[in-house]
Amino acid sequence: MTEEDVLSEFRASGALLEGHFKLSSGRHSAHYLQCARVLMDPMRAGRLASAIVAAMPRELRGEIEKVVSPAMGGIIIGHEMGRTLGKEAVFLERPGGTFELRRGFDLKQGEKVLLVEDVVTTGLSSKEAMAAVAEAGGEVVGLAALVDRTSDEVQFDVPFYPLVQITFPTYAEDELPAELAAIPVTKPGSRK
Ligand SMILES: O=P(O)(O)OC[C@H]1O[C@H](OP(=O)(O)OP(=O)(O)O)[C@H](O)[C@@H]1O
Ligand SMILES: O=C(O)c1cc(=O)[nH]c(=O)[nH]1
Ligand SMILES: [Mg+2]
Repeated sequence: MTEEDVLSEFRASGALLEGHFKLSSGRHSAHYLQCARVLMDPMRAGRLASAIVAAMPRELRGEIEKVVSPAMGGIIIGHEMGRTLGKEAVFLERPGGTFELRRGFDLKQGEKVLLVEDVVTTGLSSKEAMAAVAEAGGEVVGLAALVDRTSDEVQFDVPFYPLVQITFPTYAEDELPAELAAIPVTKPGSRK
C-alpha cells in the first residue's frame, strides 16, 4: 500500500477530521485522525494490519511472541495484527492512570512483544506502554502503528514501523494560533 492508498482509506471512512482537537498529550491540533472510523470496517482493518506486517523485516516478524496494545485506540489494530502474525493479542488499560495488563492477560518472563498503537504523536503513550510491558516481564522488540504523527525529536529504543507518516502541526496550550483558538475544542481520546 502506498501512503496515498492509506490516506484514501482515511478519507473514505471520514477518519481525517478538521477542527480544534486536544490530543492525548495535551497539545492542540487542527487535525485529528480518528482511527476508530477507519477500523470500523473489519475488512479494511485487516488490510491495514497486513500492510503494516508486510513492511516489517521477516526476522523481526519471526521473533514476535505476543502483540500488546494500549487501550482504547490500539485494541482493534493490535487484534488484527495478531491475526496476521498468528499470535495472541492482548491490551493494556489505565483505569488508575497507569497502563497495566488486566482481565487475566499476562506475559512470560522475557516474552518478545510487538507493541501496536493506532497513532503515535509525542510517543508518551507508547513509552508508558513499553514500561508496563517491561514491568509485566515482557521484552518489547518493536513498535508498530497505523499513523506516525511524531516530529524528528521523538526517539524510541526499539524499531518503529508506522504504516504512514503525517506531520500535521501541534501546539502547546499557550501558543495556539488565533484561528485555532477561535474554534471550540473537543478531546476525542480517553486519557484523563
Ligand atoms: O503519542 P502520544 O502523544 O501519547 O499520543 C498518541 C496516543 O493518543 C491516543 O490515545 P488516547 O490517550 O487519546 O486514548 P484512546 O486510545 O483511548 O483513544 C492514541 O490512541 C495514542 O495512544
Ligand atoms: O495525539 C493524539 O492523541 C491523537 C492524534 C490523532 O491524530 N489521532 C488520535 O487518535 N490521537
Ligand atoms: Mg491510545
